[in-house]
Amino acid sequence: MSTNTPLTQSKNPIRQVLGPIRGRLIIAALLASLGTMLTLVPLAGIAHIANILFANADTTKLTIGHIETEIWWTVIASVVCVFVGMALMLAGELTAHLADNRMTHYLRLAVIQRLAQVPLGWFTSRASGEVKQAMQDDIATLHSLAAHFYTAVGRASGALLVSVIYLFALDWRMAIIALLPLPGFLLFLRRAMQSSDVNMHEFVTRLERINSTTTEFVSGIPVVKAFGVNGQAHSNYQKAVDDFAQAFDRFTRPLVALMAHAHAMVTPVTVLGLALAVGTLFIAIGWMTPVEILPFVLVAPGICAPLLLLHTLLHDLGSAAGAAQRVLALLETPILEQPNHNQQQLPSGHEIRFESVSYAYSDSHRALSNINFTLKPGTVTAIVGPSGAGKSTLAKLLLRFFDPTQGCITLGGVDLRHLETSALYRHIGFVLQEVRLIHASIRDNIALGRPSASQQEIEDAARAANIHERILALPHGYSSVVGEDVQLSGGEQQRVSIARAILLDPPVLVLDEATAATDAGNEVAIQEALSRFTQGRTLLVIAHRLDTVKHADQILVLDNGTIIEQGSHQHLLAQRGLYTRLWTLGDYATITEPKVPSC
Ligand SMILES: Nc1ncnc2c1ncn2[C@@H]1O[C@H](COP(=O)(O)OP(=O)(O)OP(=O)(O)O)[C@@H](O)[C@H]1O
Repeated sequence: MSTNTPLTQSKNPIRQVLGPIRGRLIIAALLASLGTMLTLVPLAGIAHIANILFANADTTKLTIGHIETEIWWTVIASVVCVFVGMALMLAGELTAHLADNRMTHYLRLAVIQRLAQVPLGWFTSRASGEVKQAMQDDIATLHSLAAHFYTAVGRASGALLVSVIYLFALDWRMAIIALLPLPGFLLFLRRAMQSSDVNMHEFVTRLERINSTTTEFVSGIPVVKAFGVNGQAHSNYQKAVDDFAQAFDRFTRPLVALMAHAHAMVTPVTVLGLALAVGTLFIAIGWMTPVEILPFVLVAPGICAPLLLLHTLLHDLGSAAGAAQRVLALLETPILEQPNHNQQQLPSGHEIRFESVSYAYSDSHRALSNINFTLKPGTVTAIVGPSGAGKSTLAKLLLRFFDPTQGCITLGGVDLRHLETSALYRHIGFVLQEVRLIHASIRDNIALGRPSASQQEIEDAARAANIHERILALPHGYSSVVGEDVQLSGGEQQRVSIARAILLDPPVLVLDEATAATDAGNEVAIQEALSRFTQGRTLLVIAHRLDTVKHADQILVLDNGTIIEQGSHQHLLAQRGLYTRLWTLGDYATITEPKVPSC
């Protein structure tokens, strides 16, 4: 199965996911079914031997020698059937597991391939939760479905089918009696399903609520501990737990009662008792002999196990459908438009232009409207504005975390949509507020964008980012694994991410509140590193502190998604608009030197 193979266009999510391996699964189910039928042959064998011994004892049809021979042949046939049956069941399980392995391998690769093409802006914390759920939990659920469901259905239906055929072949009247509990079982099962359907919605809603409040509660524990009070998160959690307990009670009470009745109908004691009672009656009225009753006593009670198994499997099918739905949703995540070979263009120069750019996260709310500006090569542009004005969104558009809803952004005259992502990141580097280091050595983390970099180049980048000495002091130096050998502070992580950007040596750099996660010492180290690195590059800085950018070539003042003022620091102060108000509010008058020397 190639990862490029499209999944079949079917509305049923399970069918869609299992489509490519359905043939194999059906073969597995048939093998399991046939195998199970054969393993039940010894029961018929026992009944047959009893029949030979007792039914023929009063007749002279068979000699002792014949009886012995027939018993031996019955034993041999039973043993052979058991072994062949087990071999077939094993082959069925193997086929199902190999098919499952193929499917999960395909799904994992397909999800990763898809995620490699989705916009970076999609990777929010909600999305990473979804990926974890789909990649681990849901694929594990689908594994159970593919590897076990079909063979289990095969085993259950094989056992049922062979038992029913065998019993009817022996005596249709006794067969009907032995199967009488079945309609009762189905009736109670149906009522149980109906009752669970009625309460399912409430149950699931309360379960989801408890999950979300648990996250809220756990993340709020430090606050609760620090202030010694039980806050809103605690009472929300308490309420969610109480509500869930009530919903659980309402959901399970009728279900448990009805399922207990359903199980009681087909439990071996019920079926055996019924077969014995009616069998005794049949013997008394001369319809059957005790030996003829024996197969019913041996086989009929065994019908309950496959029935209960089938019921459990049908229940599992519900959660598998949800899992398949989520995996498919992930595989259908919208991807970032990539230029085809003919569309690819090479930028001439590094000038960046925002032309009538608008962006909306949702239909109801526009984060940016009609943004126009130019980043001239080698200049510093700062974006300032109140919280929520759209500063980060603007920077993310330049990095193609997502594409503008309207308008376009060009680099060297080429629309970013016509540039290959790798080409884009060769031209534009970024150091964002939220630093992501991977679980790998510091060396690999720095060389993430350029794995071919030499040790000398990596060290030079680390030196320029003021993190080289700190790395050397680690037990394994550059080989120290992040999160395992070393826990880096926020500021240190930021310097590693600066080293990463330095190694790529991009002509354009986007900085988003690069010093937000640091203490004073780290801040100085970061500012020094940045000032060296940003010399001569085109810089787009997003800053909350206006004093860090007052020497910028141009400052864009964003408010409510639009640029309302634009110009140099002095020019904007003279306008006495929002910038002046923000400057006054920041009380920067006493600070004379900028924090980012390059600005
Ligand atoms: N992933 C998202 N989904 C939906 N809306 C978002 C998302 N990210 C930001 N927004 C909204 O878009 C608007 C602009 O947000 P943005 O983060 O760009 O502002 P900002 O100026 O960088 O704010 P801050 O200075 O507080 O970081 C806000 O109204 C915000 O609520």
